Amino acid sequence: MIGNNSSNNNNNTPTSSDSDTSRKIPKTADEKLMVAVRIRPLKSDEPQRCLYAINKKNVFLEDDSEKNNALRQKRGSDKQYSFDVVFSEDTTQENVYEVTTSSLVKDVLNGYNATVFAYGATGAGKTHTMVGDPSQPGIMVRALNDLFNAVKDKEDEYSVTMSYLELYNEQIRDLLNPSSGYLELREDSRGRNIQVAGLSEISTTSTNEVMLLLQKGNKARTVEPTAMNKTSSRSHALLSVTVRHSIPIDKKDHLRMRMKQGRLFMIDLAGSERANKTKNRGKRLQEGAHINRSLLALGNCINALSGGARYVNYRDSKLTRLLKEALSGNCRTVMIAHVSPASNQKDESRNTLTYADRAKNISSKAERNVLDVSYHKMTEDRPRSAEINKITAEQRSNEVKKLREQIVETFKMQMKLRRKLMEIDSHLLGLGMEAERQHLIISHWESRNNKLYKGSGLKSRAQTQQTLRKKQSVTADSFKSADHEQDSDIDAEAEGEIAVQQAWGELADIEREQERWSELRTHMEEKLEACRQRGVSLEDKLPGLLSSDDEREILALMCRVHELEADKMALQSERLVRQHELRRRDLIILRYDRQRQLCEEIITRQRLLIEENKVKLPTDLQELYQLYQQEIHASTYTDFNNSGVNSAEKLPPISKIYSDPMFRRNTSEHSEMSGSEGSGVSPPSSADSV
Ligand SMILES: Nc1ncnc2c1ncn2[C@@H]1O[C@H](COP(=O)(O)OP(=O)(O)OP(=O)(O)O)[C@@H](O)[C@H]1O
Repeated sequence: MIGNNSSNNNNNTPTSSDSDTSRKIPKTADEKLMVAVRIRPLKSDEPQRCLYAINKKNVFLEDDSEKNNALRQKRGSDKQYSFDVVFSEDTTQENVYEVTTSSLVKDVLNGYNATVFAYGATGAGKTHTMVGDPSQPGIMVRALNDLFNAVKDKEDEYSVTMSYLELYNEQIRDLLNPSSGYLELREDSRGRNIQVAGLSEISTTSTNEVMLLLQKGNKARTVEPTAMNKTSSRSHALLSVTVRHSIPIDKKDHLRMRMKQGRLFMIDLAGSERANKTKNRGKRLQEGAHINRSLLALGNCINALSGGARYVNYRDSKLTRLLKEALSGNCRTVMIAHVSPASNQKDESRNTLTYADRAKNISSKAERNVLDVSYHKMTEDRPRSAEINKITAEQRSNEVKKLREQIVETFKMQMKLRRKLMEIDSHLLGLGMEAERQHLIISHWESRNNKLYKGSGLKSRAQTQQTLRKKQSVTADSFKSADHEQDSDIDAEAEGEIAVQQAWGELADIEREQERWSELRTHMEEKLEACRQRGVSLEDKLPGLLSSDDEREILALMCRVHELEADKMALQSERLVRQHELRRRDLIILRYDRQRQLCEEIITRQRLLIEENKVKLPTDLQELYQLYQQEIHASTYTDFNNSGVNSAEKLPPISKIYSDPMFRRNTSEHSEMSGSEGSGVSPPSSADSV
């Protein structure tokens, strides 16, 4: 077992002489994720330290804010964290590799999957640990070296392939072939076997060649300076090495091979920085949002897994989809959390330690070694085929037929559930739009009543209902007062209140609906997962009954059809989401348009006042008006070209202000409203005044 009890590790780890790894693993064995913490050295320009390695398992984080707190001593343990291993700043690269990764390399050679990932804030030392430099090579280089040494002179038995990808702003790029553009993440209909379509898999067993490839890949990584780190890796980098081991089952029969496949993932995550600390602006801030989005999704998965949740959502980011196997599946996983000892990095360090502390509770299941099991099944079933041959061909074909029908049924059910999920998503998106529309109505009426509307999305359902109750009583009062005054019509204010109350009522209904549909969605997702699992176990039974390669090929084709159907459904669902997004944006544009119209009206009226009263404008305001006028001309020109409609009418250029009929209408309305005698003011030369 990797993790809290390293001695168990040795007991469970099969030796290279194991002929069938999957049989050696106890079915119930859950393996704890190993969590290590590495503290990087304090730099000369950094203020004093706040973090210490107490011993090989404990870290102490000093908290100034509580220095004078009498309770500090009592609560001292709050700031002490325990991990499987703590590396102090003087730990060598070699030592880090030996403790965290060298045993994983052995596991991979035995057909296990393993992952080691570096987590931590910007500049905390992740890239140093994972990649390092030529004088102090990191884990990636050392692991590859060890793998190659182990398979040296056994090229006929082993094949080693590697791929290196970057996840930047939720886009995947091939670091070994950066010009290939963005790549797609695919998974099979069973939600397993996550694959990156078109990613180069380079086959090599030459250490030199691989070093060159790694260097090339690292150069292609998106690296930019932030205020915290001069060469900050802006992306997550995933190096994957697959080792396939094939040996003949029977020394005399080289056509029947037993195959084992192990895969080692080595991941250098991007920094989990906070925007204000890194002084990120614009593009950098957007990157931060993406990095944080995927790290947030990773955090959510870690929370769910460490709390033993039945359902874990890996779909929120590509990072979590890629790490799904490492976190809960067939994988031995090591997390190396990186912290800086500097006191100005205390918040980041605390966050990292909390994150790592939660990760300690995560378990993965070695029994679900998919590739190894499936190879093992194929090979194991062949000896059993003698037994199978004993049952008549008819019986066997009936059994296959039955199983196939069950698989097809499960698949149909999956499709049905997926379609239902898609419908639910669509309905939820529709509800979201409808809620936004109601907020718009409310804001419209509230602004007419000179009230400032506090915006949508900020209220919880309980708050909405509270507001609704308030509105209902206000409306009742309005009615009463309207009756009291014996008005034949309800006055405008009461009318507004009714509209607002109705909108609040609608909103409350919508939120109730949203809650109900979200619950339904969770239920449907759970059902889909159960159905998937059923399909998986049925499909796993099939190879044992198939006796010929043709039959196997038919099975593979059948599964492929299922996968393609699932892909198609996923694409449809994506299209649906995009359509909704477009509609939502249309709504936003409408809203902006309304704001723009209001601004135009305000400016036009203000201009009228300025000109009527011959107000001398400060130079900077004059310049602003000029700029504004130029903008209006420019946009009028583009609008005209795009739509063929001259929108100059909407807001006349300043020099034409008084000759414009629309403006005259506004002017007279304005004058009537203010009780003056029409628009009898003689127009000054507006171009001069602005
Ligand atoms: N253990 C260490 N020993 C010596 N130097 C280190 C160590 N850890 C980090 N450094 C140095 O600190 C600097 C920042 O480290 P590094 O680039 O590895 O951080 P990072 O966590 O990968 O940051 P980012 O997320 O921004 O990429 C580098 O100059 C690196 O060489």
